[in-house]
Amino acid sequence: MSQNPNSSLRDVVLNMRDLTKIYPTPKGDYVVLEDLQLQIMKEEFVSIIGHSGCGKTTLLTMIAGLNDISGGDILLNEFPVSGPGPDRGVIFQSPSLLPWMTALENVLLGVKQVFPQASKKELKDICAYYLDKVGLGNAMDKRATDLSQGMQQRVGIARAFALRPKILLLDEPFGMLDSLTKAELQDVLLEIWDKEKITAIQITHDVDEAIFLADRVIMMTSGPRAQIGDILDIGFERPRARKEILNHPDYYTYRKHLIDFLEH
Ligand SMILES: Nc1ncnc2c1ncn2[C@@H]1O[C@H](COP(=O)(O)OP(=O)(O)OP(=O)(O)O)[C@@H](O)[C@H]1O
Repeated sequence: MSQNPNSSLRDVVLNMRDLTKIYPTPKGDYVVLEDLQLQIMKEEFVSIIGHSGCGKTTLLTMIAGLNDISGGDILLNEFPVSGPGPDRGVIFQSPSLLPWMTALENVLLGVKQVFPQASKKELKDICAYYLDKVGLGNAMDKRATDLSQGMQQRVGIARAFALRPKILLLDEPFGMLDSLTKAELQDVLLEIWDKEKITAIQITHDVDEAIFLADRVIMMTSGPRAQIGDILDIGFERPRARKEILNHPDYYTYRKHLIDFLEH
């Protein structure tokens, strides 16, 4: 197991210490995570992989402050996470847009709350900038119901970025998209992540996506009582070009490492 070699303790933005999550169920307590230790560095991109049901979403929602912590703690810049905040943006697999509102109005909704002092024009400019970035420059005024699934997910990404979070939490954001849209949005995500210098934590079931996006791939053991099983450093330079990475000899070493972990 390794931490990013270029990082020092000073750079830790999220520190999970003995993190435990227990869900009460009719059959008794279910211990999903037990004494999990993980540090995430500032401006890092990490992917989290693990078998279905091991507790990836549970971990992400606890970082988001949307799910209570049963034991241990999560320090965010050295302060314990006790609830949600604008410093953390979340992108889920399905963006849950308000169907009667336009793409722009959906993005504006959250931005207004985070920047109450900004003028109407400033708010609109922020939203339009990110909608343009995700390729919806000409579709901002379409109602959410008139957008394809891929376009709705683009709105979800624009909405999360427009809130200007320091940490972006992504729960399989491209899981339901076709492979072309997926590749395009991965590129958009990397571009904005790089430009905004934020920290990104992404859950994925897709080994290739994890390798393409991440600085480190965090592998979770199967539950119950899941923990971090292994961490793989991905050494590709940035910016990353998909073709070059696919042709890189290390690519297959990384891929084998992850698949071996998942198969055992
Ligand atoms: N509110 C809840 N009450 C009881 N059990 C829960 C609750 N939420 C999740 N679980 C259980 O906790 C375990 C972890 O769920 P979680 O959604 O975090 O896993 P996951 O790794 O994200 O799964 P997937 O990859 O399928 O999305 C599962 O067994 C799930 O059934």
